[in-house]
Amino acid sequence: MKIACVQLDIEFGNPKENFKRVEKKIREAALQGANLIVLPEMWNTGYDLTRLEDIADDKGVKTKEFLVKLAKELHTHIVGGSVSTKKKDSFYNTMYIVNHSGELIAEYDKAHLFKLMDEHLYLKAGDSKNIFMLDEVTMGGVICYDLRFPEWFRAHSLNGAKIIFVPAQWPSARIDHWKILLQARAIENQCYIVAVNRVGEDPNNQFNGNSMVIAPWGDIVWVGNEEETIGLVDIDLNLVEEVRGRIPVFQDRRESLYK
Ligand SMILES: NC(=O)CCC(=O)C(=O)O
Repeated sequence: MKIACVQLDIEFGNPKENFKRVEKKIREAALQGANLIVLPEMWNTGYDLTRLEDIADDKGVKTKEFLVKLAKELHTHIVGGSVSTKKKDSFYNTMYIVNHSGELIAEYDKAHLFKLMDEHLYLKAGDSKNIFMLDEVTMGGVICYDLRFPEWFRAHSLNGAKIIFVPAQWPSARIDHWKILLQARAIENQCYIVAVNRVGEDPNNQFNGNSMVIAPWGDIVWVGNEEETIGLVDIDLNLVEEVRGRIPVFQDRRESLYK
């Protein structure tokens, strides 16, 4: 499986420009041979939360149409990072996953809202896990701050996820936490972690990329620099079973002790 991590800059509060930029990158990644493309968090609007009424994607219609069209045309799966959406009367931070036939196969609303970036003031949290299948492999997807909740990752790996995607807008100020937590989540869940962060800045934060692909033993397979880049990574899913066989953490768990 050839995965492309699209690390890019996002224009604050400008969906029109961001759709253009993301389309260009998706086309580039597909040309380079990717069969699964991963985008960062909130790529349509950035964290322009005070203007969500005007700029969030109503029921995600525009994003879904966009991802479906490109996935089908380029015959590539897309883990669509996340976008700001409006559903009923609330706003969400929503991830869409579309397979290479252009079918929308999963939708996830960020479960843990990040107070330091005011998400709790503007967004509603989701209540469901995000487990899906691509090429007959079970995968999971969470969003940015969800990374700080090991229970949430465990819930996904216990449901069979062999790869967990983490789109993000994780500021440079805490980039050490990002790197360490991603590696820890891969080691403890003995799965691949594919994490895509943005670069650039918004009025409140700077972002320095460092997107990462981490193998089930904790090895860093790829790390992005601090510029826009597309990381193309071939992953070997046999490693998941190999590592789980070497140290049988999932067999050795004692669920009854953890309540
Ligand atoms: N967009 C986010 O959820 C950011 C999370 C973050 O920066 C953190 O430190 O956690």
